[in-house]
Amino acid sequence: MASKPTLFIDGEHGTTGLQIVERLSGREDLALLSLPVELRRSVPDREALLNSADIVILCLPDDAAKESVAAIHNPAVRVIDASTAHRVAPDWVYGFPELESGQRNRIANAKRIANPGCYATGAIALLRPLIAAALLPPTAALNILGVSGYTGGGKALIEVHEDTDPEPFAFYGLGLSHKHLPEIQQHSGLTAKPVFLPSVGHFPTGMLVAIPLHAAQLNGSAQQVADTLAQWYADERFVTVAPLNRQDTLLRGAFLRADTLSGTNQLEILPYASASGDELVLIARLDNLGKGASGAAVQNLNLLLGQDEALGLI
Ligand SMILES: NC(=O)C1=CN([C@@H]2O[C@H](COP(=O)(O)OP(=O)(O)OC[C@H]3O[C@@H](n4cnc5c(N)ncnc54)[C@H](OP(=O)(O)O)[C@@H]3O)[C@@H](O)[C@H]2O)C=CC1
Ligand SMILES: CC(=O)N[C@@H](CCC(=O)OP(=O)(O)O)C(=O)O
Repeated sequence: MASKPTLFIDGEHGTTGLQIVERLSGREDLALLSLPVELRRSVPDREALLNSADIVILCLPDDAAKESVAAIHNPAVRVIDASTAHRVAPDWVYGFPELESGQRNRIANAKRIANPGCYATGAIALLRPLIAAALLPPTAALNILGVSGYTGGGKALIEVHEDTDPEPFAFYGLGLSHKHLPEIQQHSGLTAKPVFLPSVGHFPTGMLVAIPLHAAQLNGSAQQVADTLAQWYADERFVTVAPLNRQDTLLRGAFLRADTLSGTNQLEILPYASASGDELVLIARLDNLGKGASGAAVQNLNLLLGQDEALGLI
């Protein structure tokens, strides 16, 4: 019997790493190579596993992810990097299978895959189809709003929210240079840098990414926007598109919760427009740790393994 493919998760004891391990529990088609928590920063132990595993998933801060990639000298090793380090690098494949036709195949055949950022996943899912269909010009000057559960800030922010005295809700990123902007621009096709305002709330997981638009910015109606998005994702199992102005998902007739997809790998697109159609808001809802991180990493892992992309994903 052929031996099982081996996987090493560098950073397996962090927020994203632990969630990937959890998603893989019960899987019998691959063998997990693991280091005890006290050796999580041991360079020689990690280097040995980085070069002996068939597939490596990096769940590390950017600098550490770059160091791990540099430490891999076995050319057979395939890497999925969950950090921001390689998301616009020309020799890495962007790990968003729903990006466009052909992307899934590029991921399946790649040696280096950059897992998308959580906010970027929502923003690109909204923008790419509209720019591809010429409904939205690539030169559009856009504003993007995001709200994330606090796990998006990793162990450090989790500690603030679970052990100290957190703020109930806060904007951040007021330097307006969030680390997801380069990948949002590159992979959606925008030539102009958007203004992106992220925020974090006192809830563990969940995310909304919202793009308000004036109809004057578009080469088409709100209904055409909704139809284009629905058509683009019609065959996708992890991305769903609601009809224009869906009401039954709004709590008490008004409130769109951020955390309804927690624990899943789903991304939901919800387009809304005013009665006149002059103003729109396009919203993506996802789990920042699901489709925004560990779910996407497992989806990409399954593509590398030639397995059903949905294996082990909720
Ligand atoms: N949380 C999220 O929603 C998302 C996170 N990501 C990305 O995934 C990556 C991991 O993030 P996250 O899981 O949230 O972070 P965490 O801080 O929760 O975990 C990071 C892990 O990496 C370990 N680590 C840190 N530095 C080193 C090093 N130099 N060598 C070895 N191990 C190290 C940490 O160990 P120690 O405990 O010693 O610090 C910890 O176990 C980041 O690049 C992040 O940006 C991507 C998408 C979403
Ligand atoms: C709430 C919070 O702090 N979120 C993180 C983004 C989480 C994420 O997606 O990080 P990666 O870019 O590594 O994928 C932030 O804004 O920096």
